[in-house]
Amino acid sequence: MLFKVEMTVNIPKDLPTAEADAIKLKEKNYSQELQEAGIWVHLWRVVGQYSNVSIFDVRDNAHLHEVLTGLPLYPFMKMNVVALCQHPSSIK
Ligand SMILES: O=C(O)CC1=CCC(=O)O1
Repeated sequence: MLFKVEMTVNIPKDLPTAEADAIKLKEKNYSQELQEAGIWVHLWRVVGQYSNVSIFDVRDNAHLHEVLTGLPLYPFMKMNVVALCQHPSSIK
């Protein structure tokens, strides 16, 4: 199942920089493992914002929930999730 997820990150200003950097590194490693596994299919930066638009290919809603709540930056994110299906005019 495919989902579009927009994630907006808001790290509190009083979080020490070293702590924030450590969480961002964990986030990078976590996302790259999921990309290598073919679960995190697209990851795009939204220009001018600390946001991304991502496409996930997961088994079901529960799997997406597990993936998203496992994000190290999850406590600092707002998310918007949209379920996708095949467009009738798509040639793929
Ligand atoms: O920077 C972001 O948009 C949050 C994020 C998702 C995967 C990653 O490495 O950072």
